[in-house]
Amino acid sequence: MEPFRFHNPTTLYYGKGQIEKHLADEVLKIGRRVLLLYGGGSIKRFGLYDKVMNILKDAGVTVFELGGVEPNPRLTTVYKGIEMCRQNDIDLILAVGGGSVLDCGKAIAMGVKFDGDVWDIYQRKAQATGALPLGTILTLAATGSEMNAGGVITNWETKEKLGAGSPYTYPAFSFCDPENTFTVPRDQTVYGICDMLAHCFEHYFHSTPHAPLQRHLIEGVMRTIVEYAKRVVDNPTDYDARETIMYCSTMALNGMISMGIVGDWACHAMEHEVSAVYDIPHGGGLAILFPHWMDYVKGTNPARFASLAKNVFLVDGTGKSDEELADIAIEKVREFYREIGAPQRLADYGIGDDQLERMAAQAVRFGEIGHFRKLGKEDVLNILRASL
Ligand SMILES: NC(=O)c1ccc[n+]([C@@H]2O[C@H](COP(=O)([O-])OP(=O)(O)OC[C@H]3O[C@@H](n4cnc5c(N)ncnc54)[C@H](O)[C@@H]3O)[C@@H](O)[C@H]2O)c1
Repeated sequence: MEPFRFHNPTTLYYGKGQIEKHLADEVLKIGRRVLLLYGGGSIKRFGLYDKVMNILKDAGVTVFELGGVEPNPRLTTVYKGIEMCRQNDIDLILAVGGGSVLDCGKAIAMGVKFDGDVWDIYQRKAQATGALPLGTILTLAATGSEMNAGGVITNWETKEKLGAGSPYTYPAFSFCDPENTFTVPRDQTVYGICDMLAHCFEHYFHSTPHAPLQRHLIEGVMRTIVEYAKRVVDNPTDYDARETIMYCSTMALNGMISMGIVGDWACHAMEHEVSAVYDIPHGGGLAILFPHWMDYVKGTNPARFASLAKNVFLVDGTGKSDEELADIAIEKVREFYREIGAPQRLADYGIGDDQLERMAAQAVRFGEIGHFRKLGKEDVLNILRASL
């Protein structure tokens, strides 16, 4: 294991009825002037908006609203939010939505306390100097943003999609009620599953020696995702399935399964370049890239892939070499994506080869990517070409 320090300050509320019981108290601990942040309005259609507004009004909270946060949230919306917070002396940002709304909240929170352009933090030219408190109500199981400090913002003008985080951007509290995910459309449910599985893959493919518990924990989360994915895709109002999948998504990226290891993260870096140019759903991009990345790097440590085959996809490894099991594991991953209806190729989104060079160059602009296997520009190009 690598030496590590672990601190996750987010207070997490899971399950039915928690918003009604605890939201007002959590908000009032922080302040009375709230910026309510949300996306395209699904929270209005399924009643969550009214529920939250009533709780806040009854608690005597003054609410300012910023709706319309885009999927793959844009820097322009972040700027708008920063301005609103400053003008209205906001105490707390309450982000209600999927990962995009939560990430936008984190960027606004950092921006308000930063004396300069918040984009500099995403471009790694500066570090966050503080953040407004953020609370979240999650409506889509995917990113783990409800219990981590990271966030991803797109600068649509420069076609850049960059992630950043800081110790200041952990949500102060997050509410995860699986019923709030019942209305997530089938395709978004699938993308969410692809995203949480991708987070597990990013941790799982590390090169830190001797981390047996981490391997077992990550395999446990992956096994559960594989077991419940089809059920939740086919039965969107199956409470137990939604709850299990939601818990998997939180656990996949809240730091609990990845202490003391350094994950790979090359596929995320490549996907960000694809969605920065083509604005495709993050989870869809990951489902396309991962099997091709796996094919490309499997020789680095076939035993890890063999373990994936045996412990996640329950393949009987008797008499098979690690190399054979690695190929079986990758085929199982492909089969899983096919079964839940995830995209298979970049062409599924109408993406051709004309921007590959640019995307590959951008992916490595801060240096080589990946820790399981380091990738340079040519490697990225090879993987992107294979994914067409
Ligand atoms: N912060 C992190 O740790 C982290 C990790 C991975 C990805 N990301 C980023 O998060 C973003 C993706 O977030 P996401 O996958 O949660 O999706 P999202 O927030 O972009 O939402 C996708 C779509 O689902 C809709 N939606 C959300 N909840 C709904 C509901 N209950 N009913 C009906 N529709 C609903 C949204 O309006 C939107 O149209 C990307 O920008 C990605 O890069 C962040």
